Amino acid sequence: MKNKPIPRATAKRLPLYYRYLKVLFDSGKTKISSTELSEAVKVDSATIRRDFSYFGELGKRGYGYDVESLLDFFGRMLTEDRLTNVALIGVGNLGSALLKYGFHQNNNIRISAAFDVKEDLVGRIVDGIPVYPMDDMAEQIRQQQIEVAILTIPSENAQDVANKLYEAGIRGIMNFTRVRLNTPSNVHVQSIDLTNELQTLIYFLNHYTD
Ligand SMILES: NC(=O)c1ccc[n+]([C@@H]2O[C@H](COP(=O)([O-])OP(=O)(O)OC[C@H]3O[C@@H](n4cnc5c(N)ncnc54)[C@H](O)[C@@H]3O)[C@@H](O)[C@H]2O)c1
Repeated sequence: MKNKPIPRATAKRLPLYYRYLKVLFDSGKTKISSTELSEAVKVDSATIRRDFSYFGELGKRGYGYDVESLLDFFGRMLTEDRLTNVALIGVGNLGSALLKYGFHQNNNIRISAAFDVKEDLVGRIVDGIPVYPMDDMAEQIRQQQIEVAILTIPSENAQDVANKLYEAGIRGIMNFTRVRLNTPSNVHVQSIDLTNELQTLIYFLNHYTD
């Protein structure tokens, strides 16, 4: 069972499970049932049980799933062992904060190049990361074999830049803009909305703390 390849649809749900398990773990919860998880992540419990059945021993049900073991397992599956270079587009308020964050300290992920239209930013090194002009984006992405980009530019330019990212070979976009991006089916878009995240947190406070 453990060595069976995980279906694509299950793999896509892993980050979702991972995020909620992390919140549960941080709030001190040690076990969770598929029904409880189902309510929180809005995936039906039969699907959750089927997904978890791919994870061998970890997926045993009956007494509830062990939160810490699942979290550890999913974390390892999601980051794997290789280093992933990421591009960041838009070194403004949010983009600068992400450059400072330094993902590589926790994961095998690092932002290796940043891009912006502002002349006073281009050519500078911000928190150890070079900022290139947009005209160099495609070339840098190819040279550095970057497949993932973080989009932190104003919404009105998002689709245009997403098209250029796709043409340069980007396969995954973490989209912080409010735009629902149109991309070909082989480009995965993960949209992040901090308001949603806060609402999720509040949901957990109301349901899982005594
Ligand atoms: N999803 C969320 O939770 C969340 C939270 C905060 C901000 N945002 C969004 O993130 C984006 C950035 O917000 P901000 O506060 O950092 O804005 P900002 O104005 O501080 O920064 C935007 C940066 O993008 C650059 N830029 C503009 N057009 C560009 C283009 N075509 N190509 C490359 N760079 C370009 C600008 O020069 C600037 O440096 C906005 O779309 C905002 O709505 C989302």
